[in-house]
This record gives sequence, structure tokens and C-alpha cells, in this order.
Amino acid sequence: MRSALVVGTGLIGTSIALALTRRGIDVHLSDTDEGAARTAASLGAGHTGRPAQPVDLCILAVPPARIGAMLAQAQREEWSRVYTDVGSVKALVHTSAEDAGADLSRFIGGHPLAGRERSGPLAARWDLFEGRPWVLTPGATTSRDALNQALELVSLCGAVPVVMDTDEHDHAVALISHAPHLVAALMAARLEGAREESVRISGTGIRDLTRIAGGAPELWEDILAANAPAIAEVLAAYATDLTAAVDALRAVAGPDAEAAKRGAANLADLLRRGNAGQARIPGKHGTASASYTAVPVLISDRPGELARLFAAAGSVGVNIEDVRIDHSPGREAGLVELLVDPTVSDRLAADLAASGWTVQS
Ligand SMILES: NC(=O)c1ccc[n+]([C@@H]2O[C@H](COP(=O)([O-])OP(=O)(O)OC[C@H]3O[C@@H](n4cnc5c(N)ncnc54)[C@H](O)[C@@H]3O)[C@@H](O)[C@H]2O)c1
Ligand SMILES: O=C(O)C(=O)C[C@]1(C(=O)O)C=C[C@@H](O)C=C1
Repeated sequence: MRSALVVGTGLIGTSIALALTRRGIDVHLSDTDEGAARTAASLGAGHTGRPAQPVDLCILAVPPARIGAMLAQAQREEWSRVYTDVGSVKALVHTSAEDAGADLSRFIGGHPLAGRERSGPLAARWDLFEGRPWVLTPGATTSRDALNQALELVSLCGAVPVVMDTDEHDHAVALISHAPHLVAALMAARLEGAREESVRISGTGIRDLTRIAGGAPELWEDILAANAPAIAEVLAAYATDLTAAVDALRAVAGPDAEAAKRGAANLADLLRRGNAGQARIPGKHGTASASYTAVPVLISDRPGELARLFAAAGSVGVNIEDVRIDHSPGREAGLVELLVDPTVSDRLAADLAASGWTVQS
């Protein structure tokens, strides 16, 4: 691939454009919000405006409900040789593109499973997709050119391609992305009218659980509407467990000793199932997250501390597989958990402590 056009220069479009520009691709940027395209260009993501000649690949990074019609228009006006999209739902994109009269042989659906709870070009990061799954949904008529260009895009962004059909994709994301978003929103909604004294002492638990609830409501309304039946199915099963949890808690606190015992056993079972499910979530590069050990280090809230800590780990030859950071505004110290191979965690903890870092046990 030599040239690309990114339409929709928000979080995802600009992140893709930054990754492609770094790899030497000539990237054109287009957005109905000209300010968004100009901001993306000023970040080094490419240059604004549609190309005079068709590019090699056009990436449609606009909200899901707009993709089908936009693909048909883009093909009529010959913006590119082949096209892909990044929409969070796939069946709707394929059917709306077909309805709009698009040529599906020159299109392949795509969805990078990476993102943030912030929108717009200023939230973009060139390494957003590094090591993340990127689903491609070729159809019966998808051309070899479209598939190859999309595979090259995924590779240039450092992501891992996963081929699925549209329905399989939409059922999977209902479980691992869309229903979790609603659960986070519902839990965060409990805080809206809560007493300030309660919200003030929030720790990392509620932050971790509700981070994604900060996502743009307009985008998520679109996503939820486009995948509603599959999401409702996941949430109905969740509601059954939720009712069981409420019943168990009431029984535990009630006067009937036998019912309290059963309630406690039911709660234990729900918690055990939670552990089992959580352990199945892959870590970076698709490896099991449970295969890493966390080394917790206290750092002071000063610019450059994190870089100094990473350099310290690097200087003793330890590869950091992942990192979790407790950002508590206003605190003078933060807790950073370095996730590393279990065989090197004790050595890393000892080496860091010996060079003056506060490592928690
Ligand atoms: N946010 C995430 O975490 C995430 C992750 C993966 C995929 N996606 C998908 O990526 C796509 C973009 O999401 P985002 O988070 O980057 O949103 P965003 O709001 O940050 O950016 C969307 C951009 O599209 C522009 N736009 C809207 N309609 C347009 C049109 N008709 N022509 C040109 N530009 C138009 C908007 O002005 C905006 O700049 C969506 O389809 C979403 O489902 C999002
Ligand atoms: O990390 C986040 O903030 C996200 O919500 C990213 C996330 C996800 O659910 O994993 C959200 C929607 C996208 O379609 C893909 C990725």
C-alpha cells in the first residue's frame, strides 16, 4: 500500500492515520467536521482533502449507521480502489451497504478491538492497535485485492487479524464489548444521584468497572441499536444471575439460618464463576492474562517518573508485558503494577527495591 484515505478523523480514524503515516504511507484525511481533519493533520496524521487520484485503500471511520451510504457514494466518486471500515457492528454495515447499491466485491468489513472512552482526533494514539485483535469480515464476493489491502492495513497498525463472519462477529462483540458497556453505564448511573460523601472515596474498583461508561452516548446509541437482539440475549442471562445475587444477599442477611447458608453458597458460586470467566480474558498479544505476575511499585506524581520506572525495568533486562496505573487525581503518589513473566517477578521486585523504588509486597 502506498496511499490511503481516512474518512472520519476522530479517535479511530486519526489513530489509524498516525500509524500509517509513521510507516511511510501517503495519508489523505477527510471529515465533515473540517476542524477535526485539520487537527488530525496538525498531529502528523497526513494531509487534509480528498485525493485527485483513487488511493489504494479507503478506511471509513465514521459512526456505523453512516458507513453503508458513504461506501456507495465513495465508490460512485472513485475515491479508492478498495474499501474497509472500522465500525463496531458488522451485519448492519454489510446490509446497509448492499441496500445503498455498493459494490461489495471492492469492500471488506473490519473492526479493530481497541479503543478508548474518549472521542475525537486529540484522543488518538499511533499505537492504539498494537497487539490487538482486528476482525475482518470478508463476504462471498470480496476480492483478493480488498482482503490483501485490509491485511496490510492490520499489519501496518501492528494488530492481529481475525477472520469472522458478520453474525459471528456481532454475537461475539455483544458479549465482550456491547453488553459490558451497558453494564458499566448502569453501574455508573447509580452514582449520578449518590451522596458526595460516598462518591468522594471512590477507589480503583469502581474506576476499573466504569471507565468505559465515559464513552460518547451518540456513538453507543448507534452501536446498541444496531446489535440490539444479541445484546439483549447477553443481558437477559446477566439479569438471571443478578436476581440470584440479590436473592442470595437477602437470604444471607435474613433470619432463616438454612436459607442464609444456601445464600452464602450461591454467592460463593457466583464469585467463583466470575474468577473463571475473568481468567479467560486474553492479555496482550492474545496470551492469557493470568500468565503474568504483577509487581506493584509506588511512584511519585512527577513528570517522567513512569519513563524512569520503565527504564529501570529495562536496565535489568525485564520485559514489561502490560501495565496498570492507578490515576488518583490530587494524590502525591500513584501505584503502578508492572505485569511481567512470573519467572522474573521476584528478581525485578528485588532489583527495583535495591535501586530505591518502593515495591509493595
Ligand atoms: N471508540 C472506540 O473505542 C471504537 C473502537 C473500535 C471501533 N470504533 C468504531 O470506529 C468508528 C469511529 O468511532 P470513533 O470512536 O473514532 O468516533 P469519533 O466520534 O471520535 O470520530 C468519528 C468522526 O467521524 C466524523 N464523521 C461523522 N459523519 C461523517 C461523514 N458523513 N463524513 C465524514 N466524517 C464524518 C465525525 O465528525 C468524527 O470526527 C465507529 O464506527 C465506531 O463504531 C470505535
Ligand atoms: O477500551 C475501550 O475504551 C473500549 O471501549 C474499546 C472497545 C471495547 O469494548 O473493547 C469498544 C468498542 C469498540 O468497538 C472496540 C473496542
